[in-house]
Formats: sequence, C-alpha cells, structure tokens
Amino acid sequence: MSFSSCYIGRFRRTFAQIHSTIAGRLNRQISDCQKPVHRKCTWMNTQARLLSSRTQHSYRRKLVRNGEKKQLVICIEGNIASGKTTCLEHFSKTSDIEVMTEPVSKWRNVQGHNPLGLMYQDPSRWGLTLQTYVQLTMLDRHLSTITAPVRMMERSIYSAKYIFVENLYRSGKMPDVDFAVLSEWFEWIIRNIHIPVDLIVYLQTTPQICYERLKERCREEEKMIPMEYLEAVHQLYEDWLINKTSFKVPAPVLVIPADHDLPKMIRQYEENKEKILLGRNA
Ligand SMILES: Nc1ncnc2c1ncn2[C@@H]1O[C@H](COP(=O)(O)OP(=O)(O)O)[C@@H](O)[C@H]1O
Ligand SMILES: Cc1cn([C@H]2C[C@H](O)[C@@H](COP(=O)(O)O)O2)c(=O)[nH]c1=O
Repeated sequence: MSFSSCYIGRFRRTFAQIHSTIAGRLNRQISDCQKPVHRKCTWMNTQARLLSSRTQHSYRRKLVRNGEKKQLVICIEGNIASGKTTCLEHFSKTSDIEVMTEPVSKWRNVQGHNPLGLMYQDPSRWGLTLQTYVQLTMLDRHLSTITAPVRMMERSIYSAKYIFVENLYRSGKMPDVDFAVLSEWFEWIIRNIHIPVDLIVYLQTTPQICYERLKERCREEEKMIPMEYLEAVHQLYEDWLINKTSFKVPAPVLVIPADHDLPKMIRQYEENKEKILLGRNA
C-alpha cells in the first residue's frame, strides 16, 4: 500500500470516528433555538439541513444535546484554585443537583500523554494541542445527558476560549495561525451547536489568594505558575464577567466573593442556594 493511500485510509477512519461520536452525542437532532424540533435524521441529513438553512440566510437552527429538556445548567467560573471544585463538592450533597467537575484528569493523560504538563513547559509549542483537547472535552461535557433537574459544571467551553486561549494569545505564547484555527473551531461550534447555560456563578478572588491555594494544592504541572499568570487570568475574567468589555456573556452572572475561609464560603453557598437552584442572579 502506498504511503498516500494508507494515510488517506487512516484519515477516513479518524474522520468517521469523529462523525459517529458527535452524531451520537447530538442524537442526530436539529432544533430551532427557541422551539426545539425533535426530529430524527441522519448526520448527513443534519448537515444538509444546516446547509440549506444557511443558504436561506438563517442561522437559528442548531444541533442539540441528546434528549435536551428544561434542566438548568449552572457554570461555576473562577481563577485557577479559586475554590470551584470545593464549591461543587458542597453542592454535590444536595439532591436534584448533578455536579460535573472539569476533565483535568483527561488533560493530564490522553493516551499516555500529558498536554497540560507540556503546555506549562512550552506554551508556544503545546498551547494549541492542549486547548484543542480542552475544547473537545468541554464540548463533550456540555452535550452529555443531564441526569438531574440542575446541573452544576466547572467552567465551560466559553471560559476555555475567552480566558485561556485568549491569555496564551495575548501574552505572545500562541502563534497567530494557532489562534486562528482554534477561533474558527470555536466559532463553528457555538454557531452550529446549542450550548445552553442558564447562570454563571463567578467565584471572585484576588490572584494572591489563588496563588496561596495553588501552592497548597500542589498540582505537579502547576508548580511553575507565576503570580503574573494568575493576575492575567483574573483580569480576563473581570473584563468578561464584571466589566463586560471583552466577550459576550452567555448567561446572567451571580458573583460570590471567594477570598473567605471555608466556613464563610459554605455560609455564602447556602445563602445563595435558592438563587442558584432557580438559575437567577438576583
Ligand atoms: N475557602 C477556602 N479557603 C481556604 N482554602 C480553600 C478554600 N477553598 C478551597 N481551598 C483549597 O484551595 C485549593 C484549591 O481549591 P479547589 O477547589 O481545588 O479550586 P479550583 O477547583 O477552583 O481550582 C484546594 O487545596 C482547596 O482545598
Ligand atoms: C479550562 C482550562 C484550564 N487550563 C488549566 C488551568 C489549570 O492549570 C487547570 C485547571 O485547573 P483549575 O484548578 O480547575 O482551574 O487547567 C488551561 O490551561 N486551559 C483551559 O482552557
């Protein structure tokens, strides 16, 4: 077999795998954004329908998650080591809430490779690799079937792009071409796939407190993170969710000051529980 036919064969198999994974997740359904239409069709038909809606200059139809219903999706956002996982642990004890932590273990081990560790060692070389995988795994999280009336998930496909990809790019550690490719992928996803978020809970911390918690947590890959990195991530979060000067915010934002000790944080979570369960910021 020639090199090119072997290569094309492998490409076809990989492409078919990606198709079947996404098509399975999406349950081959399409919807009108406001009024879901739960029609069965093949993946190719879905593409055809999307294409035909494009030619009619309509971008409202989007692919939807498996069995999408009226469950609430709350995203917990915040700087590295701000206390997101600890917050989710607290709410995991509440019935009717499904919690979903970030797939960090996947980012540390994909088929024996550690893209998170590689990115911290050499961001210019491995930033695209990590962020492509983060985007895929986040999309997979968003599209997975919800098993409770409320889902609380750690971060989102939005913060992966608006905070982390943006930070790599702005700090000069991501080449223009890598940023362009990731941006096109991201734009395609949010244009064509319905990613519902009902409320963003922003755990607002100072970078100094995150730095102390990061040191205490002591994750191997993060040992070399300097204070300036946490300051940059903090500023990007503030501009996105508080100042609202950078990117579109996909849902209302509930801000919880999160520099406090654990007992005070738990009191605040209890005080805000009703708002969170109703998906409201006021
Ligand atoms: N309110 C708090 N006060 C002190 N330490 C905390 C608090 N919340 C979390 N921590 C600790 O800080 C570290 C980071 O918390 P974690 O919940 O893992 O943050 P994140 O998920 O946002 O990265 C952990 O070691 C955790 O035990
Ligand atoms: C979403 C996202 C995360 N990362 C990095 C940042 C941290 O080192 C870990 C996540 O840990 P946290 O304690 O849950 O904040 O992953 C990244 O580099 N790129 C991303 O898009």
